[in-house]
Formats: sequence, structure tokens, C-alpha cells
Amino acid sequence: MEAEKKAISLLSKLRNEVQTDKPIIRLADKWVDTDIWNQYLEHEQSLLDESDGEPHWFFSPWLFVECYMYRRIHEAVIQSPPIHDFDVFKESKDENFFESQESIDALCMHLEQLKPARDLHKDQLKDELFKLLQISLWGNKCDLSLSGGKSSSQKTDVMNSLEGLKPFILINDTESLWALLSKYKKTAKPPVVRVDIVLDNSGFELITDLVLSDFLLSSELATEIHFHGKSIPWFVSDVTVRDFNWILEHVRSSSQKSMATCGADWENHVKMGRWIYHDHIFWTLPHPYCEMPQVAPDLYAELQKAHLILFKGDLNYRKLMSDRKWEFTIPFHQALCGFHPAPLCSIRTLKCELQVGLQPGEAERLMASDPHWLTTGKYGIFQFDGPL
Ligand SMILES: O=P(O)(O)OC[C@@]1(O)O[C@H](CO)[C@@H](O)[C@@H]1O
Ligand SMILES: [Mn+2]
Repeated sequence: MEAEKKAISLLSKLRNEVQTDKPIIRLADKWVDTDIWNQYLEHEQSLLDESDGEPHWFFSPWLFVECYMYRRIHEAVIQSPPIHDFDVFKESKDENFFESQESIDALCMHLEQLKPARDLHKDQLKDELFKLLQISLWGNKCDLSLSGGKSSSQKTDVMNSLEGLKPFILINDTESLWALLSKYKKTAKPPVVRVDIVLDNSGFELITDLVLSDFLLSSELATEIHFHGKSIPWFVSDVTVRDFNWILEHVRSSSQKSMATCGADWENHVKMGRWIYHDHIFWTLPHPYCEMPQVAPDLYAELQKAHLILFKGDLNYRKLMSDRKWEFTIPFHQALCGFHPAPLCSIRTLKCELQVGLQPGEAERLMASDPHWLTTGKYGIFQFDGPL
């Protein structure tokens, strides 16, 4: 109880700082990333004129203060032993999984029916890949940060909604993904085809990513999937290693037959080293991804081993684009500012005022028909960059 009181008082202090636009203060804990964070705060300070004083909550870059807020929540918890590894968002993440049971079961059943997927005819293989990619895209609607932690589970039949949702895909580079992966399958070269997925949210979205990953293996479009998750609770619903293992265990022990079969297969993928989970502190730092080679060269080198990297979700898009106010028509390649570890694809629903690579006039047309098109998660993209 003492520890809880301490954590709550630190969180109240944080809330007061946010509400009253106090200066952004240095982190006081001693965690693996504390020094990097404090250096970043100094960097933010150095960008201001002397007359501006210190960086404050209301007038600092959104990406930076939003990441900083989640890092401060982590600080409040780690400074309160013995509850230092308590995940304040765990309950809502798990709830999202339980509330989506029917949709999860339907997806697992679909996946099982596709097996053995390596024998599917080329056209059917492509068709199924595109379906599962779209399911993974719309799964990104289920984040808990945009809804302020309120329930955002999947209750409708996502598989039968795909056709109706197609007009809301603003950029669809899935043909490039097919071209890349089917070329490897056809030539059987290289013998190892590695796809990395930079995960976003736990619950239903993670299930859609796992279903896609299972299909990539069973169809032999890939031979290894590497997942990248967060090392601390992040943006309410983002996946940590605990969520990842918890979901696998719950799918495996489900009373629904298809789910249980998928769960057993998935645990086996992990055991056999076909599915590999990584975490790295870089994913919970405020830096844009173009700074990865300097800030986290080991992670950059790891990503360079991939044949394709899928970046799930809106926050990853913001970091890929350095969260700048780009023109809507600027090419994706250019807005990546030199971040090209391997061919990559952003799969996200739009939840922030940032989108590049549109046709001239497209943003204006969207704005006229739906003034909130950028922020509601109604629209989605598959945006690819890289040589084929
Ligand atoms: O990355 P995700 O899960 O798709 O979205 C996270 C998110 O909802 O959090 C922020 C609002 O708090 C927005 O930038 C962003 O849209
Ligand atoms: Mn998220």
C-alpha cells in the first residue's frame, strides 16, 4: 500500500505538471535510458532562444512531450518498489483481447482453413495475402491511446467488411509487397527470407499481425518473422514481451478449437526459432527513426538483415516521418530522411495530422468531404519504400 501511495503521488505530480504547463524536467530515475532521455531534454532546450526559458508542456513538439509523458509514467512506477514492474495499462490491454474473442476465433478459423498454404495457387495466395494484410491494417483501429484508454475492441466481422473498406485505403502499395515476396518464393533464393514487424498494439491488432505472420510462414513467402516490441508500457496499448507471451498463452488455452490450434502452432514457431521477439529501448525514446543509425546502431544493423520491414501503426509513421509538417504530396522516400535499412512498408490507419505521398489535390478533396479524415482512424495506407 505504501508503494501504491508513492506511485499515485508521483502520478498526481505529473498530472499537475501537465495541466499547469510546467517546465519539462529531467528524469530522476536510474534506468537504462535515463541518460539518453536527459541528453534529449538538453537538446530540446538548446533549440530554444534564451528569452523562451525552458521547454514547457504546451509549447514543445507533440511527439517529444507525448513520449516523455509515457516515460514519466514509467518513472513513477519504477521508483515505487515492490510494484516497480507493474504495468498500469495491462488491464485495458487484456480487456481488449477478451472483448474481441469472436473476431479472433473467426480469424483463427480462416487461417486454419488455408493450410497447407504453400500449395495454394498463385492467384489465391496473393488474394489471401492481401486479405490478411488488410485485416492487419484495420486491426490498427483498435488502439487505446486515441480513445484515452476506453474500450476499442473488434466486435464486427472484419473479414466480411474488407470489400466495403477498400475505398478508405488511400495508398495501396500491397502489389510491391507481393512482387518482393513472391520473387523470393519463386526463386527459392535466398534460402532465408526474413520479415520484421515493428509491432504496435496488443489485443486484437496483435492477433491480426500474428495471423499474417503465420500465413507468411505457412505459404513459404517468408521463413522467419522477427517481432519488435516495447520494453516499457507505452501509448496505453503497445505490445510488451509480457503481452506477447500472455496472448500466445491465452490463444493456446482457449476453449475454441481453432484458437487453440493456432495458439499451439504459434508457440511452436517461437520454440523452433521461426518467430523471434526482440525489444530495444530505442522504440521508447523520442527520436525520429532517421536518427537510429546514430542513437541505436545495433538496432539499425539488426533491421538491415530483414528482407522486408512492416511498421505497424500511427506512432511508427510519425517517427518514420520525423513528425514534421510535410506537404501532402512529398514522396515517402524523401520524408524518410535517409532511413532505409531495408525495403519497408508502413501499415497504419490515419490518426494524426500527417500524411505524405498523396496525389496533387487528393488531400483537398478529402478535406472537403471529411474534415477529420486525418485523425479518426477511418482511412488507412500501405506505403512502401525500397527497391523491389
Ligand atoms: O500508434 P497507434 O497505436 O496507431 O496510435 C497511437 C495514437 O493514437 O496515439 C497518439 C494519440 O495519443 C496518436 O498520435 C496516435 O494516433
Ligand atoms: Mn499504439
